[in-house]
Amino acid sequence: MNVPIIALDFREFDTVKDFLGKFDEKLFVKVGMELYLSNGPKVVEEIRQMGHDIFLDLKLYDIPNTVGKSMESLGRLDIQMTNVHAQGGTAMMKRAAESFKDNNPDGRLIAVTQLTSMSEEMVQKEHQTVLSLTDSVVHYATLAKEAGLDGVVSSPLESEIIHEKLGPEFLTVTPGIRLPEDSKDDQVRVVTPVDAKDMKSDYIVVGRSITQDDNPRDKYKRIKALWEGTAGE
Ligand SMILES: O=C(O)c1cc(=O)[nH]c(=O)n1[C@@H]1O[C@H](COP(=O)(O)O)[C@@H](O)[C@H]1O
Repeated sequence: MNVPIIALDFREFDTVKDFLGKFDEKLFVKVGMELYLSNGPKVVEEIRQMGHDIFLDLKLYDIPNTVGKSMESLGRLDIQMTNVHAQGGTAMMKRAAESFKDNNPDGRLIAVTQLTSMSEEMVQKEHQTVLSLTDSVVHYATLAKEAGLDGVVSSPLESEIIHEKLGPEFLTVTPGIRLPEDSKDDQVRVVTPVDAKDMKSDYIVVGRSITQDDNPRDKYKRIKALWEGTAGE
């Protein structure tokens, strides 16, 4: 079972060091725009030296040439996973996959479908689509698979249908995870770790529910046990 991915949405590397110092196990962490843009690639090297796996979440979205060239650079970093926006289109995703895999054959490249901060109404109105949110997610997931990517970012709410249509090996990496007592913050499609497991997500991504807790390690362990189905054993 894949461990929960912790979103390190901090600006300062010192804060990251303090946070990671509370854990004594190997973690899978997500380095996002806030941390990477403030600290550069050295943040990746330092976290790798601490022994943790990294999902570098920069959500690239540009013309194929620009994304392809950028993915060559990301492919040279020692990371386990990275992403693009599926809305950049098939040609962009193909170039991204070729460039990333040439440099990092074992790394996973996934595509964001519809952000978990978007509702059905927001997607239909703002993207001017007649598709339901689920159909839209499945549409972008299909393009991502055809372009040679390893999976997608979606809500757990769409994990089951993605696996049904695109197979069990095609990864669903799912943020928007909250315990019932947590604040939803800016997330709209919110799911608990237990429901995410039932919905067949491959990975859950958890940020503020852990990072803003008074005792992040205990919260991580609780979420991990709920996700793995071992809570209460
Ligand atoms: O690509 C992502 O990781 C992502 C996609 C998405 O649709 N929704 C989403 O929340 N994320 C990221 O997942 C993390 C969720 O953080 P929390 O809402 O604090 O748990 C953030 O770092 C987001 O950038």
